[in-house]
Amino acid sequence: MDKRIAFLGAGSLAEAILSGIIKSEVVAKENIYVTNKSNRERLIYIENHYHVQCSTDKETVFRNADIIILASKPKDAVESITSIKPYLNEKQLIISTIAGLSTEKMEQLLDIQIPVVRTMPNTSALIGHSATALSAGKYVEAEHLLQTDQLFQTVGMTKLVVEKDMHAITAVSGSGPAFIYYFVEAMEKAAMEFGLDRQTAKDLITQTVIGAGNMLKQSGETPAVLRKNITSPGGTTEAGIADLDRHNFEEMIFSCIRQARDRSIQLGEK
Ligand SMILES: NC(=O)C1=CN([C@@H]2O[C@H](COP(=O)(O)OP(=O)(O)OC[C@H]3O[C@@H](n4cnc5c(N)ncnc54)[C@H](O)[C@@H]3O)[C@@H](O)[C@H]2O)C=CC1
Ligand SMILES: O=C(O)[C@@H]1CCC=N1
Repeated sequence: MDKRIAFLGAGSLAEAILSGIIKSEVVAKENIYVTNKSNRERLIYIENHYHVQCSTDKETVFRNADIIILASKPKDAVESITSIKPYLNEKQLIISTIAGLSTEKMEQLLDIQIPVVRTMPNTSALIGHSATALSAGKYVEAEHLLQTDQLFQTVGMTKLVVEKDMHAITAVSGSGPAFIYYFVEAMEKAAMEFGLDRQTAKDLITQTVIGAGNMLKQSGETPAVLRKNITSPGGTTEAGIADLDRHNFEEMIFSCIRQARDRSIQLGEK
């Protein structure tokens, strides 16, 4: 891709995305620019590690950029977007990763007819396994979606969605990895409580999650069927699932996803 890409924000998500883009060589390192709010050490780390162009001067970073990736926190969104406004034009493409913030709000903030694609990746981008949803703002044309898709394919799978679904998606696949890690943390603690050493617990549980994920993807079966295939009458799985049911597992997960979705809505309204 013969484009110049500029990152607004150099945090964990920006690093995950830029590392995928660099590994895939879809854009040359010389054409990737990164800035953040004020953490120079972080920029030095990014520059030394990825050999991209880091600068604290926003004009240098954004004036000649073709594609701008917004990767600041929702609380910093207004300030950070406002700070680059003088260097934007309608020929550029804005790709936002900011949770909650609608393309309509961003278009209002930017105040020019600039294409905005909203995305929701996750941190598995770091190893090329993100699940990234994309939705289009008012001024987006097919080529903008194609370019965004091409970039995010370098860090995993992508899915084009309607924007109204973005809050639920943020809960399910944006925050989703954290919920799965929390489940794994609890499982590891239980395993150690019952006598396994940390490394054995970690190795077995990690492979169990990978195996279950691949089964979900490759077997063509629903999770309910896969679960039932493991659950022998009167067996260990049945005993464990009955306990999850007694603790209203499904209701708990429903409530967790609802809270995360509602928070995404609130972040967008603020
Ligand atoms: N971490 C995750 O799993 C995911 C995060 N997101 C979204 O990605 C965005 C970034 O998240 P993280 O990387 O986790 O945050 P982070 O806190 O690690 O990084 C935020 C970056 O924004 C920069 N920043 C803040 N104000 C700025 C300003 N005025 N000018 C320039 N840079 C500024 C900070 O210096 C920092 O480099 C958030 O909006 C989040 O909602 C989306 C999907 C997953
Ligand atoms: O917690 C957050 O705000 C971000 C959005 C999706 C994942 N992490």
